[in-house]
Amino acid sequence: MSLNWGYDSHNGPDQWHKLYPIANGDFQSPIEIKSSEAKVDESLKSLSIRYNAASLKSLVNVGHSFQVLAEDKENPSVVSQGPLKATYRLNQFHFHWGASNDFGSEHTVDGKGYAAELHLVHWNSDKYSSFAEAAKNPDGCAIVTVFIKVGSSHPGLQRVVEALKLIAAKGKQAAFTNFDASTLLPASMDYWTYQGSLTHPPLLECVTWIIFKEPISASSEQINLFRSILSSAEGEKMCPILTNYRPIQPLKGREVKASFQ
Ligand SMILES: COc1ccc(C[C@H]2SC(=S)NC2=O)c(OC)c1
Ligand SMILES: [Zn+2]
Repeated sequence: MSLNWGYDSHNGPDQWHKLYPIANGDFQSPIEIKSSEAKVDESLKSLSIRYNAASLKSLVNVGHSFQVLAEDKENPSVVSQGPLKATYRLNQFHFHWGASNDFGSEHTVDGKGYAAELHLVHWNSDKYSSFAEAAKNPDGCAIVTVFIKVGSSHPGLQRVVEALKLIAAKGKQAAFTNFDASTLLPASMDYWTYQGSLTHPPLLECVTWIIFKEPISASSEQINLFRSILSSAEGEKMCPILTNYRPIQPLKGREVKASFQ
């Protein structure tokens, strides 16, 4: 497999270990959450999420997904409290999905997969000088995760999926501002948390995962628009990104904590 990893049989999750041996590490993500085995931790604080619509700047097709990028200079968007011992700055958010609505999330709950999964990626700006530096450390990053089920159309998500036509081809970027990412969060702040990794190369084991129990709903049309972006660049044979989720990985003795009874 060359460096251009992906989600096809020749360069997908089963091949990643050849170039990224950490793929078989002890703190890999995603995992299956077994709700009955999660340890209720009364000491877990509620999460503090303060997102600023001015932080988000652009939308980019990275070839295996699309990302909404934040500019983390003045008045950043941040998450703190909960299981975190520092303030973590929003760097970007993105989604994972599958070819059909029956699966596509990365984490599963009691054997159930959702149609898609939102990852809000943050880095520990109290302790580290940059995102890349933070990603080399176990307490470097925090990914706030929201499951997406098929149902009624999501008003907040509509702005994101409508902008995808501007970045159809790999490498395309478009302005995307004044978007309040907190509109993508569920009503309940109940969450699970565990220590893990990025879910694609470089698969660094630098993530405190914070996974909301309550999913948000999106229409099948909205989720289908995820599948309209291409892994091919302009002028190449069009190749839609139909799937970009990694299968669940071994728990290897890790504990999943719950902030709720
Ligand atoms: C070099 O370190 C990196 C590289 C990429 C990301 C973003 C990944 S994480 C995920 S899941 N999907 C993404 O887009 C990092 O996030 C902490 C850290
Ligand atoms: Zn992700």
